[in-house]
Amino acid sequence: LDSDGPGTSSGRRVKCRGRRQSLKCNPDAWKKQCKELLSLIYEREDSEPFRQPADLLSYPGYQEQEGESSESVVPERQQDSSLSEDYQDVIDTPVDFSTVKETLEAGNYGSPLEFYKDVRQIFNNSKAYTSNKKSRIYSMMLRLSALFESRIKNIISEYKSAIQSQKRRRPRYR
Ligand SMILES: O=C(NCC1CC1)N1CCN(C(=O)c2ccc(Cl)o2)CC1
Repeated sequence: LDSDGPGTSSGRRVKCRGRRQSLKCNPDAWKKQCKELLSLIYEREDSEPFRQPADLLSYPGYQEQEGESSESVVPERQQDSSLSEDYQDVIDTPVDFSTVKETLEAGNYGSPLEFYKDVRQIFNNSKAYTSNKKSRIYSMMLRLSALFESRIKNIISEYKSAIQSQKRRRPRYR
């Protein structure tokens, strides 16, 4: 954890004195931070294939955009675009960003770790489904996953330290 300037030389945590409103101490700050991260993800074109549940209609659009490799002419996974049976066979827990967004906005995540688990499932599904590491969607997923991981780790560490400082502080009698 980065030191917070004076008062931390003794090693005691003085980060969360006074009002809980300051970002570092507020155990609920993660909700707004995750909403902002989700908006950033939606702004990226790379998130387009992952904003809605994978289905038959939208999939053919991606076939002609497959990687430059010669087999890109043949749809990556099957002759026709019967994604739905194939996708459901391969992917046990389909999830996309629209369901993550709904869950977050409904207040149904108890912590950023639950949010992280769902978003990572989106990326893992894409890894599991792709049979060609050069495919367009796979490379979109890799870029998006790198962006997500770089941003979520601070949200989670701030949340964990806010929880820790909450435990260590003297109980306040109302
Ligand atoms: O139909 C989809 N999304 C819904 C459309 C409306 C935005 N897909 C995204 C998830 N998929 C993959 O992650 C994947 C990995 C390699 C290949 Cl190819 O596809 C499958 C296709």
